[in-house]
Amino acid sequence: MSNFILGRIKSIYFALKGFFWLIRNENSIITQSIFALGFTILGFYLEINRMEWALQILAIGFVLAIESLNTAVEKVCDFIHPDYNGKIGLIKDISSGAVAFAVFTAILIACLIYIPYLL
Ligand SMILES: Nc1ncnc2c1ncn2[C@@H]1O[C@H](COP(=O)(O)OP(=O)(O)OP(=O)(O)O)[C@@H](O)[C@H]1O
Repeated sequence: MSNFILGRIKSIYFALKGFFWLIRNENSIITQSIFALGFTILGFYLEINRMEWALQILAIGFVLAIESLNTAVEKVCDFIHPDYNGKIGLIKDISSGAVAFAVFTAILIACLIYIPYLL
């Protein structure tokens, strides 16, 4: 049982290690985090409601999580095949496509939340 708890604590430590690495080193995560901060300030300024906060937090987390997985895919690609390769290029494009899905979703959510406040 104590091994189980120790294993879980170690997993949390490794996850936090990855979390802080992404925030310190990955430009796409830093950029998305700046957008997230901007929308958080806008949310407080326009006093969006509880449900709108929930949707906004979900959209921000969704984009950052998919962006993080995209970074992991890019790192694996660069590790297993550092040279130019058509298949690696397609894998990276598909992984970036996943980010695009998440970002389009977040843009739609932002429109649904903020357009009524602007009108
Ligand atoms: N080894 C490769 N072989 C073929 N095409 C590649 C290769 N590396 C990158 N590409 C092409 O360049 C695009 C950008 O790849 P890259 O790894 O630079 O990602 P990025 O989105 O610019 O990420 P970051 O800014 O985080 O480095 C890929 O989507 C792919 O089309």
